[in-house]
Amino acid sequence: MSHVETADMTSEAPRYATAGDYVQLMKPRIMMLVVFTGLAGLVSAVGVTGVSINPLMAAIATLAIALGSGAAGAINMWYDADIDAIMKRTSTRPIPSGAVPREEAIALGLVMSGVSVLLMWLASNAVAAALLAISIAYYGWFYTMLLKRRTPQNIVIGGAAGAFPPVIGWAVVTGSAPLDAWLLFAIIFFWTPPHFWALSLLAHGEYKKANVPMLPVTHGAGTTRNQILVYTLLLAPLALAPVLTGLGGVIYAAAAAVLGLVFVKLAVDVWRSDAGAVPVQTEGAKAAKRLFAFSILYLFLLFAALIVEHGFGAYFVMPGL
Ligand code: HEM
Ligand SMILES: CC(C)=CCC/C(C)=C/CC/C(C)=C/COP(=O)(O)OP(=O)(O)O
Repeated sequence: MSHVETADMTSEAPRYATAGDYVQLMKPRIMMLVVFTGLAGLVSAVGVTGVSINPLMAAIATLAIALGSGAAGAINMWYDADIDAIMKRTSTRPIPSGAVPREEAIALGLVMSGVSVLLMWLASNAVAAALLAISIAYYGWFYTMLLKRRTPQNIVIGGAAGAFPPVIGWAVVTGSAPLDAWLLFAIIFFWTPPHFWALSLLAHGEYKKANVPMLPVTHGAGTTRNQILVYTLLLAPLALAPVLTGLGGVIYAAAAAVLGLVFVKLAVDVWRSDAGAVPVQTEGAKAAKRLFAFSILYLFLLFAALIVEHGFGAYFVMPGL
C-alpha cells in the first residue's frame, strides 16, 4: 500500500473550506517570489536581446508560471499531508486542518498543472511550456516524492525546481535558454541551501519528529552551519557573474555586491553561533532567523535590480502599435 493510502492525515475534524484554504494550498507567498524571478527573466531577455513581446502574452505567460507554481504546491501538500500534520509549522495547512480533502488537492494540482502548461504553450512557445512542465514535475514529484524523505541533499538537488522560473521567463521571450538564463538559474540554486538550512536549524526537532532527513537532523547543527557558509561564499561571487556577460549593469552590480556582502556577514554570524545546537531562544537562533529573513529580501532585491536595469516596460510593444 502506498504512503498515500495509509495514514490518517487530518489532525482535526473536517471543517468547511474557505477561499483562503484553497489559496494556502498553492503556497502563495512562495508563488509570489517564483513569479517575480520569472518576470525578471522575461524582462531581462527583452532588455538583453531586444526581442519585443506582446504585453498581453507576457501577462498570460506570467499567470501560467503562477498557476504552475500553485499546482506544484498543491501536489506537494497532497503528498506531504502526513508529515505536515506532525509538524507544528505545517499542521494548520488546509489538508491537515481538515478543510480540504486530499483527493481534491491532487485533482486541483493535476488540473492546474495541465492548464498552466497549455496556457504557457498557447501564449508563448513549446520550450517555455516544456520548462514549466519540467519544473512542476521536479518539485511535485522529484523533490517531494523521491528526494525529501530519502536524503539530506534533498533541498540541494530539489532546490533546482525553484531555480527554473527565470529560465522559463527568458524562454517565453526568445524560445531558448541561453547562458544568461542559466546564470540566473545557478544563482537561485546556490541561494536555496542557505535559505532553507537557516530555517531548518530552528526547526530540526520538528523534522526529526516527522522523520524527514534534513541536514541538521542527519549531520548535526555544526555541519549545517558550515554548509550554509560554503553555499553563501559560492553564491556571493556567482551573483556577480551576470556583470561579466553584460546581463547585469551598474545597478545590478552594486546590488549584487552589497547584498552579497550582507548575506556573507549574516552567514558568518550563524557559522560562529550555536544556532541549532540548543533548542531554546539563543543569540544563535536569532542569527539564523535573521539569515532566513534576509535570504528572501536578497533574492527579491537582486532580481528587482535586473527588472529596474532592463527598464521594465520600455521594450514592450503595445498591441496595435
Ligand atoms: C527546496 C527548496 C526550498 C525549501 C525546502 C524551502 C523551504 C521554505 C520553508 C520551510 C519556509 C518557511 C515557511 C514557513 O515559515 O511556514 C520557506 C519560506 C519561504 N520561501 Fe522557501 N524553500 C525553498 C525554495 C524557495 C524558492 C525557490 C523560493 C522562491 C524563489 C522560496 C521562497 C520563499 C518565501 C518567499 C518564503 C517566505 C514566505 C513563507 O513563509 O511562506 N523558497 N521556504
Ligand atoms: C514554476 C514552478 C512550477 C515552480 C515551482 C517550484 C517551487 C514552488 C519551488 C519551491 C520549492 C519549495 C518551496 C520547497 C519547499 O519545500 P517543502 O515543500 O519541503 O516545504 P514545506 O515543509 O514548507 O512543505
